[in-house]
Amino acid sequence: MALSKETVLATLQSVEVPGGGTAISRDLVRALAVQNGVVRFVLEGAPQPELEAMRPALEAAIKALPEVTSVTVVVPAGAPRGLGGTAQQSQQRGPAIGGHPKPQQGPQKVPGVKKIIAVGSGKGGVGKSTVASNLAVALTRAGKKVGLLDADIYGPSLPRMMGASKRPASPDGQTILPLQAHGVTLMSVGLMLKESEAVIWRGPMLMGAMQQMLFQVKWDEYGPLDVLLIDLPPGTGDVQLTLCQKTELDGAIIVSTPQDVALLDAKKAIDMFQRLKTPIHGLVENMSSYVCPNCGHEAHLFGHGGVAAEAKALGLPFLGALPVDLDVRLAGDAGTPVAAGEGPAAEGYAALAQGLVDRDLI
Ligand SMILES: Nc1ncnc2c1ncn2[C@@H]1O[C@H](COP(=O)(O)OP(=O)(O)OP(=O)(O)O)[C@@H](O)[C@H]1O
Repeated sequence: MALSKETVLATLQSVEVPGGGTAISRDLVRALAVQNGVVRFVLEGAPQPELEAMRPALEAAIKALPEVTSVTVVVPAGAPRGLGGTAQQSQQRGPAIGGHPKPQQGPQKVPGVKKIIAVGSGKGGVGKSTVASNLAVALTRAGKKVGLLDADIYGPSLPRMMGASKRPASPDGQTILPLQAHGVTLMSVGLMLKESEAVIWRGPMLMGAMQQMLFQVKWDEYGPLDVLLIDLPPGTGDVQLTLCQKTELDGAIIVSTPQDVALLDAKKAIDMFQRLKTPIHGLVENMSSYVCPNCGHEAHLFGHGGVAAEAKALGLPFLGALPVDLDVRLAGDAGTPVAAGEGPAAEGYAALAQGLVDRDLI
């Protein structure tokens, strides 16, 4: 007889696990898949060490079934390690990120933060994190108190771009103290993980992590913030939805390159924000043009003017065009955003920041 899910569940139910009960009675088994003798499932819902401790016995019990050819049990990286432990344990390990979201009544203000602005894009790789980090630095130089939250949970790049790598401290095992880099108050899930460690989280874990980064981080650690910029992951998924549902978001800035394929996705991001009733503060065209440093010839690698035209068509403000510039890439890789220095690229970001200040958006 072919192996069934029911047989696997009954076998898991027969194994007592460390901490008491079974993985089934404690509702720790997710995404069970059984096909042609191959069994896969995720263990989630308890502190990670506890899940790791029960994994071998569960694997052995399933392997012992006659029809089984292979078993894969995944314990997601960064499962709620510290959250289930004592404050002292969490203090020793540092705060942990990830876990199921806590019930919350409606969108809330983030304590110590005047305004929250999301920086989004539809497509990946268009320079959203580059714009977010440089805008944060430019706004700081314009005299504003700025926070920067890296919500790109699957590909956090702000620690590197902002030159920050210290693991945030947690004096009580709950509150997370943000870092400060180039005058910007900074928090990223990347600061809680090893640089090459992958985040293997499904929706609820992401949403829990977002909630923690918004409300467990002491955003006013270095003084109350005029604005918290949130660098979103590309697309229109769980993180964006959580953000719009859990916080009072003041607005969104959309970054796109001028090419059609990026604009198409940018329109989807705009549609999402509009449907979630988040005002769009404007569109930024990144990688707008390239001026050869040797001969001065200007080329439009990804087209030109597409974002301004799209903004006009949608009746939204166009905030500015930023060129492709080697210095921007080098500065980001080196951990000092180009906006922290001098020159045309820094001036471009200063103008972008001033435009937002002048329109009273920050
Ligand atoms: N104007 C620019 N000139 C030169 N390089 C740029 C520019 N904007 C971004 N880059 C480079 O392009 C790469 C992608 O940028 P970035 O990580 O900011 O994009 P993203 O949209 O945030 O990507 P992801 O989808 O991974 O979140 C980086 O190496 C960055 O340094």
